[in-house]
Amino acid sequence: MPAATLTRKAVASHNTAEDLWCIIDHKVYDLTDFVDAHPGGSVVLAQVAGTDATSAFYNLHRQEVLQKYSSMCIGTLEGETPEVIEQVPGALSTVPYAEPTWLRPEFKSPYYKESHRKLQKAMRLFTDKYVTPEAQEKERDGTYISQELIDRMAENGILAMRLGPGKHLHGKTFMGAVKGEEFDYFHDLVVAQEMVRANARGFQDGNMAGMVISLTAVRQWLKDEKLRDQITEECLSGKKKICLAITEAFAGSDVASIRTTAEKTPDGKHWIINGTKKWITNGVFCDYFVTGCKTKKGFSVILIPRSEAVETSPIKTSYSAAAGTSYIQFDNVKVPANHLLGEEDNGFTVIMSNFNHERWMMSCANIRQSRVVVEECLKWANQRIVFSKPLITQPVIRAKIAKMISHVEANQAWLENVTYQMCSLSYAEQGKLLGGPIGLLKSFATRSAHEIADEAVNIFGGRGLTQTGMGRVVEMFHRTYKFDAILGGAEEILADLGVRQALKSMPKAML
Ligand code: HEM
Repeated sequence: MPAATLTRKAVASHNTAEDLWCIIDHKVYDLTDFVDAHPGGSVVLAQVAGTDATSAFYNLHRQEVLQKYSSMCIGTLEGETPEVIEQVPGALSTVPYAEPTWLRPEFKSPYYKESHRKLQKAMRLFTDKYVTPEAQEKERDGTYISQELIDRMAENGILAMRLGPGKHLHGKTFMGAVKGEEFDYFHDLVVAQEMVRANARGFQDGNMAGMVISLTAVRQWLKDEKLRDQITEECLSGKKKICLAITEAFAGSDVASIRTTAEKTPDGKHWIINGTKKWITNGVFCDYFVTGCKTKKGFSVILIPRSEAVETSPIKTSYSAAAGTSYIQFDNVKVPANHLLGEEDNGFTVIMSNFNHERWMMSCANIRQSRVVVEECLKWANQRIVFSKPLITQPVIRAKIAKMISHVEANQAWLENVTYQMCSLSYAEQGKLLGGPIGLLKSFATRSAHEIADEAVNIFGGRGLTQTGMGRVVEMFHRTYKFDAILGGAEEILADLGVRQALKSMPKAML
C-alpha cells in the first residue's frame, strides 16, 4: 500500500480530466493517465473527478480490477482504513456458502482428516498461483495448455493424483500433505474441486482431462505390464498426452452403434483400425488414443499411438478451443496386438468400469463450479444498487439465491456420501453398486446447474451475458454447464441407468 497520507480536501482539488484523482475504498487513485484508456470511457471518470467514487465503482467493477491497477493508487486517506477484503492467493472465501461446510471454520465434517485439509490448502494456492492465470488467458485465446504448467503439475504429482487412488501413487508424498498409500477418494475430490475454481470450462478440459479419463483404463486393463508402465510414466511425467476416443458421429451414448473397426492381421500379431471419432477432448494434441472399436464378435478397446495414419482436426464448440476437441480419422492404422485393453470383444466391461470415476469427477467439478456461481450471485446482489437499494433487499432475488444454495448444498452432501461409499467398497463392488447412484448424482447435478445458471443470469441481467467484467463467471457457466450434462453420458441416459440398476435389486415378490 502506498505510504502517502492524503486528505479528502486535497483530493477534491484534482477534479478535471487533465488532473483526475478519486477515492475508492478510502484509498486515493490518480487516474489522469488512465482516463483515455478506461474501458468504461472518460466521461464517467470526469463525472467523479475529485470525489469518493467507492459506491459507483463497486456498482460496476469486480474487486480484482483494483488489484490489477494497484499502481495507480497514490495514497490512503488520513485516519481511514480500507474496508474491502482483498483476495489473497490460497485464502478461503468469507462469503457464506462460498466454501463447502467442511471448509467453514464454524462447522464440522466426519469425512475429512488432517491430510485432506493440508492438501486443500496446497491445491488452493497452486490453483490460484499457477492454474487460474493461465486458464483465463488460454480460455480467451483458445490456445492449448503450456508445457510449463504440465511440467509443474507433473513435478508436484498433481497429474498422478488426478487418476485417483492406486498403486501409481505408492512410495511418494504429495504436496507435503498425503502419502500415496493413504490417498483416498476424498483427496481425489479435493484436487478436483480446487482445480475447477480456475473457472475456465474449456481450459479445464484442455488441462489433461483426456488423460484423467483414459490413463485410468490403461492402468486397469492393459495386460502388458511393461507397456502399461511405460505409458503411465510418459503421461504422468507430462512428456506424452493421452485421450479417450469412444464417441462417433454415428454413436454418442449409444456405444454399441460405433463403426470404427479393428481387425486382426492373419498372423494375429497386429490390429488394423479404420474409422472416425468425434468430440474427442484433447485429441488435437494427444500422442495416444484409447479407442473403442468394433471387433469380430463385439466391442473392444485398443490403445493407438499417433502415427501418419491418424489424422486429428479441431472441432469448434461453444466452449474454448483450449479443450482441444477433435475429429479423428484412423486410416488403416496398424497397432501391435498387445495394445488391447481387457478381453477381446468384451470392451464394455473396460468402458463401464472406467465411467464411474469419470462421472464422479465431473460431478465434483460441476457441483463446485455451481458453488462459485452462488458466491458470485451473493456478492453481486449485496453490492449492486438498484432502485436506490442493494439488489439483495428484493425478496425475489433472495428466493432465487435460496434455491441455488439448496441445490449446491444438497448435491455436495450427496457427493460426499457417494465418495464415502467409494472409499469403503472394493473396485469390483463399486462397479456393481455405484454405477447407478453416480449416474443419478451426475444427472441431478447438471439439472441443478441448469436451474442455477438460469437464475444467475436473471440476477446479473445483461452482465450475465457479457464475457468480461462483473458477470464473466456467470456468463461462462451459463454457456458451458451443458458440457457436463452431455459428456461422459447424457443426463437422461444416466438417470435411466440409475433406475435400471435399482430394479436389478428389486425384491422378486409383490410388495
Ligand atoms: C481505479 C479506477 C478504475 C479502474 C481501474 C477501472 C477499470 C475498468 C475496467 C478494467 C473496466 C472493464 C470492465 C471490467 O473489467 O470490470 C471498466 C469498465 C467500466 N468502468 Fe471503470 N474503472 C475505474 C473507475 C471507474 C469509476 C469511478 C467509474 C464510474 C463512476 C467507472 C465506470 C465504468 C463503466 C461505466 C464501465 C463499463 C462497465 C460495464 O459495461 O458494465 N470506472 N472500468
